[in-house]
Amino acid sequence: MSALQLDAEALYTELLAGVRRLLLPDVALVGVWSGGAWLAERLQRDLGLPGKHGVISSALHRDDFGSRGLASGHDATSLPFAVDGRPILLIDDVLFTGRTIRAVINELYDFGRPSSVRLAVLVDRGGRELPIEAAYAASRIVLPATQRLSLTRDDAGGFTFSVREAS
Ligand SMILES: O=P(O)(O)OC[C@H]1O[C@H](OP(=O)(O)OP(=O)(O)O)[C@H](O)[C@@H]1O
Repeated sequence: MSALQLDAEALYTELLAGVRRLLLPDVALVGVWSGGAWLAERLQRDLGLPGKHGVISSALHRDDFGSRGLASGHDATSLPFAVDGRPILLIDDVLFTGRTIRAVINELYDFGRPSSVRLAVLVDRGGRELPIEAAYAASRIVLPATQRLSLTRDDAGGFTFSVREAS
């Protein structure tokens, strides 16, 4: 499957079913800013989970912080629950090198010591540079390393994918 054939809404339905099978008692959903946060927000609602989902930013722990810096906008961690002793399910749109997830795990542990951390993603595009895997991926594709794939959300809350050449 190519990136152009990715139907984000259809994959969201798959993700919903996959995440339902991963739910542990007292689990907290934490979405990686930005695409993962949109997904976690919708999953929290569609799964009927109590409370509010968390949002986590990779910005402060990125290994390319020096060149990338802090993004503008609302790229900030918000975890409106205690992390200590809690099973955490990270949600992201795309898993590629694994560097973003490495950074958000560091960020998460700044807030406490979860009982476990797992990951579910919409797309696993391979190309890992770290030993990080998703417990669930709604799809697996291979893309040229020069292409960046990310989720976009329209005004009505619908999901699509955008593909662009990395700058
Ligand atoms: O496994 P990695 O190599 O770290 O790549 C995965 C990350 O890349 C994308 O974000 P991107 O950096 O394109 O930023 P964006 O979310 O602002 O589009 C995507 O949303 C993931 O968070």
